[in-house]
Amino acid sequence: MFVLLRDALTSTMATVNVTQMTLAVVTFGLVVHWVVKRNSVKLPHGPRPLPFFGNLWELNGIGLADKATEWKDKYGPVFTMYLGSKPTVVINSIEAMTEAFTTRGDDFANRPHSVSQDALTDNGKNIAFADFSESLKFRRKNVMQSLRQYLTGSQHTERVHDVLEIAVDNIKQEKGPFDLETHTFHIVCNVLHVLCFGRTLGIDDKDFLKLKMIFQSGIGEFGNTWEDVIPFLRHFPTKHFRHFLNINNEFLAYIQKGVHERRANLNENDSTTLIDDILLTQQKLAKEKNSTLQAAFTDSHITQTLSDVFFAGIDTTRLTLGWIFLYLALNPDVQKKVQTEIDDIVGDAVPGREHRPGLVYTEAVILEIMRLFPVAPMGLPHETVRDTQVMGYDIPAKTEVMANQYAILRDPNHWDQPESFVPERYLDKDGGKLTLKPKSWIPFSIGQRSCVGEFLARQSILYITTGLLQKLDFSLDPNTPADLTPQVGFVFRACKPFKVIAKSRR
Ligand code: HEM
Repeated sequence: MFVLLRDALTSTMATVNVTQMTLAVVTFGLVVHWVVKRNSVKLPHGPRPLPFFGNLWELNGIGLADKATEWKDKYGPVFTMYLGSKPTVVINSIEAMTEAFTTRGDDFANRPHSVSQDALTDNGKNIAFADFSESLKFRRKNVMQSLRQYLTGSQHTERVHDVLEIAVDNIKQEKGPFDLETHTFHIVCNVLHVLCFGRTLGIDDKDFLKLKMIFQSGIGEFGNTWEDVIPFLRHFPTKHFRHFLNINNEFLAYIQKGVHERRANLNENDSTTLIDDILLTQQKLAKEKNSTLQAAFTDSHITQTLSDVFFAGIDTTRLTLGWIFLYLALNPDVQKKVQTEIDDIVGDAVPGREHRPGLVYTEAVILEIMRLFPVAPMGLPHETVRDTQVMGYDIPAKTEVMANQYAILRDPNHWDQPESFVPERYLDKDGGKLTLKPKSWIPFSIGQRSCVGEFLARQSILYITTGLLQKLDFSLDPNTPADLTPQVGFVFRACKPFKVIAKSRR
């Protein structure tokens, strides 16, 4: 009996020892490999990373942009951080950002890939995660031209007005303090929906409820799945990953149905939606027998591009509106001044393009809130296409690069009183005209991968803000005090949830 027990124990210890030894050797090997690899490339200096975890552990409870800004103060305008085992070069000054994204724009214009991104975008057939190529340039240019055409016509203002009429009615039905977010989500979703599909959705409409479920499912967090950390797992997808794919497929099917309907009634002389415009381009390329560009404009490219409009447009715009209305509710004097301008310039009319030159203070307030509270403070990651340089540092091909827009928007070398709210900085001496936007005002980034929707977003935000403040006064719920401390986030820098009381003005 004792002999048996002793043998069993010895054999268990032997197994443990072999397992422990193997683990120790493998771990040691991986650490050596990591250290050799890290030292073989001379990247800009930065915080010392741990093997595998990099500097992630230092983010504990701090947003990425806030931490990167602390590191910038220590390591200068260009440094390297490790989000896991991969290095990311962080650019923190407008000089470095201009050199990288504009002067050497083509060198810095790729996107890093991840398993979930590739799966959700049919291997980069969208815009936001596609690699830089002639075909991407064509698709970007095409969407930007269509948006500009749409925004310079009267359709956009009329449609935003329809959307706002529904929203103001819904808000007026709120009894007591409420979360404005429900309404801003509905407004933004509707502005994009009517732009793409040509119809608005009521707050109880089943299509709106479906879109709400899709966008509130957390799908925006993709890029953080186990499959992204261990790519091999994509052959044995986790439940979480399959859930993302199902939700995404549901959304793509929704878009495809809309595209199908618009295609059935397409009229060359009467393009009223973004889908019409994109389909007409596809038809034109087929007529011209331009096979290269046709290959870049397949039905899957079209579906993915429209999906981008929603994914890139909804959260960014609604979170920006969140900061604007929180700031105005916290600062009733600023709100009053904006409303006085709206009353003088717009009166009871529908806010439109003709009013824009007069809404200078309103626009300056929006620019300043977007400077102080950028919702995408680190933009989207870029990847170098080839070996290149920034500010004299060598950056090898395939290095991930991020611009710390938050730090640039508060850089004391370029902004007088960078931490203060000073909308007057965008106005001329008499306060009657907007001056040229400062070079360091970059919440939409710059260069080859800058935001495709900047004009759409800026115009929509101005009309939505004006339309709501024309009809309603917003004050904070005294029982749930709020302040300007942001939520901790990796991609977005959003304000904390808050409740408002809305009073009818007219
Ligand atoms: C306040 C609202 C918005 C903000 C602050 C914002 C900001 C940004 C930023 C920082 C980027 C990354 C740029 C880079 O990588 O250098 C981006 C990319 C993009 N945005 Fe926006 N955005 C907004 C609204 C919109 C809207 C409404 C659309 C809809 C058309 C849109 C479409 C896109 C697309 C398609 C890209 C990817 C561009 C590319 O990879 O080439 N965005 N945006």
